[in-house]
Amino acid sequence: MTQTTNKSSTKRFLEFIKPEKNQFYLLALCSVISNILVTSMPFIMGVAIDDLLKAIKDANGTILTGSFIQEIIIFPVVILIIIAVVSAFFSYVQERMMASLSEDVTLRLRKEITQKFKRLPMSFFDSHQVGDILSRTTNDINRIAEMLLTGINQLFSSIVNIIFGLLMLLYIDLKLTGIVVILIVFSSVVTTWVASKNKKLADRNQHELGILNNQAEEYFSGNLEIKTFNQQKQTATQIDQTNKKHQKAFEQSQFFDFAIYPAIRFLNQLAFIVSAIIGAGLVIQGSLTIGLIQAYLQYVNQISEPITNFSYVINTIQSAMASFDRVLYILDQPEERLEPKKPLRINDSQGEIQFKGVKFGYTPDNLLMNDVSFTAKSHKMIAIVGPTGAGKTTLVNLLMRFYEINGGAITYDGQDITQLTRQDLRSKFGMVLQNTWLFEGTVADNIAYGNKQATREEIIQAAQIAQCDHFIRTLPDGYDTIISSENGSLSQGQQQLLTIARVVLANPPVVILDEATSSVDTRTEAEIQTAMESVTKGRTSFVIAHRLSTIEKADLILVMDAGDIVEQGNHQELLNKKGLYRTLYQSQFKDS
Ligand SMILES: Nc1ncnc2c1ncn2[C@@H]1O[C@H](COP(=O)(O)OP(=O)(O)OP(=O)(O)O)[C@@H](O)[C@H]1O
Repeated sequence: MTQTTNKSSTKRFLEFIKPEKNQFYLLALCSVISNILVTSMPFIMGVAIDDLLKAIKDANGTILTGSFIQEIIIFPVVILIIIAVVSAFFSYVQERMMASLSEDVTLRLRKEITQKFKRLPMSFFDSHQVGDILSRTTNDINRIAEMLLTGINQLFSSIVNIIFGLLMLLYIDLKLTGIVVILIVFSSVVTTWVASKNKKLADRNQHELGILNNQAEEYFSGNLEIKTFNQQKQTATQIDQTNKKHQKAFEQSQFFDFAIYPAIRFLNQLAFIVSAIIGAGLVIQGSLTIGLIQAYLQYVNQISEPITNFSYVINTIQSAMASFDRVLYILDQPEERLEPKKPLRINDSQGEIQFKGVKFGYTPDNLLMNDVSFTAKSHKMIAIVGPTGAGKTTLVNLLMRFYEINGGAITYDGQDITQLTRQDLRSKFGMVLQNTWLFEGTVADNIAYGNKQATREEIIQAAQIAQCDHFIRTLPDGYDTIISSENGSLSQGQQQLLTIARVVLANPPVVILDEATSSVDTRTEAEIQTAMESVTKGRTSFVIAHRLSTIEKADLILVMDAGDIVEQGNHQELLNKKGLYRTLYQSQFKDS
């Protein structure tokens, strides 16, 4: 999928976190203070050691008194304790702030995405897979949160540690630091290279393992077919080949883990070892004190770890930026046309609908409907018929304004539907499709989805009209039974009856029904039929019809083909025309 972001994602991310700018500055300040304090500790300790050694030397063989030693040691120890406490405090503040900052930013991002979903057109949901959208809204946002929580903290701390550690190294010994820096940079370059190579090998190992698992599962579940077609030998050979590939990938990956990594660990210690050896020489020569060389060695450790980890931190940030990019992809999608500034309201709804020369295509350059016109009079039943792919569902989608038309107009009670808000327009419709949607909740809540204020009596009444009261009463908790995807206790027909009850309760002026084609038992089918008849009474109804009885009853039949309405009229008129309807009637409906 192509990304639509124009500016670099890092730039957009910095713009996005602008509201938290001051917190970031404060955070950086805390990091600087805490790390400067930590950096000063080895030096103070070094000076204290040197002072103690000097005192021992000055004493020239005489025994030092306890109080004298205390005087030399106590001051630096107290200072060190204070520094440790203050630094821990700042570090704590830094962590706490980062945690709340990470929550604030991700919460804002989640809210923006939620709002965006409300404004996205139907075509977006048609052209994107649920799994992909879910992954962008969960995994990717989590990765950004993770980066904010640890990555940024590590980045701040690494930079401050490296700068101040390096300054101290340079201050203690300029020349030795030159060698140390070269060694650290060399070892971190090698480590980064090895890490990326190792990741590739680990990925390959994972990939081969995935193939092996898939094959094993496939062959296991297809055991019967494999035996039937006498393919055992070939199957075993294939598994063997995949196994060998996996073994090779595994060996290479393990070799890196067990053979190369110890060498890398040694390389990372090289700067420390070299500075210890050279430092010892300098101490013997007298150009460096013991206290300072121990401080020096601590600084070498202090900077080599963040340098080695730097590529990891940068990786975390880069991968979070890639995630942010994937989230931006959603945020940058074109939105539904804006609602009218002063929307019209239809109070006394009649439910009369007109299509006037409607043109429509799911993509503007490929029109499906070229010129669709018809009038659905108030309280009349309109049957939509046509072969598969003729555009019946599309017509319904346009009625509800799930898509914008490319020409012509659709009116509701004489008003162009684009002059109403989508919410107002959709409140005039009730829909019963074949693919029912029930949510996890009680049966009563599911029925009351379109009318949350409904009383229990009203819910029961709607269920009675929709022919589902009797089976609801046989459920373990009646109307309070929780419907969940796991219990799967409701048959497809029962689910459809529930959605009819939902429409009855919502009491809209227009209903859209998709007659069942799926196989439900005869009794349920009869119940659905009765329920559908009740729900169409006193309302304008559009029925995607599959039964002759419905079609014959309809006041207007719209015969669709290749997106357009090719014939319209009532049953008898259309039969007389001897066109597509008659052909459909003879081939499909007659037997139903
Ligand atoms: N969301 C969509 N995006 C792009 N094309 C679509 C979309 N939905 C339907 N189409 C196409 O539009 C045409 C009409 O489809 P539609 O679903 O309206 O037909 P239908 O008469 O309801 O078919 P069926 O009886 O099989 O349900 C078909 O060619 C279909 O491939």
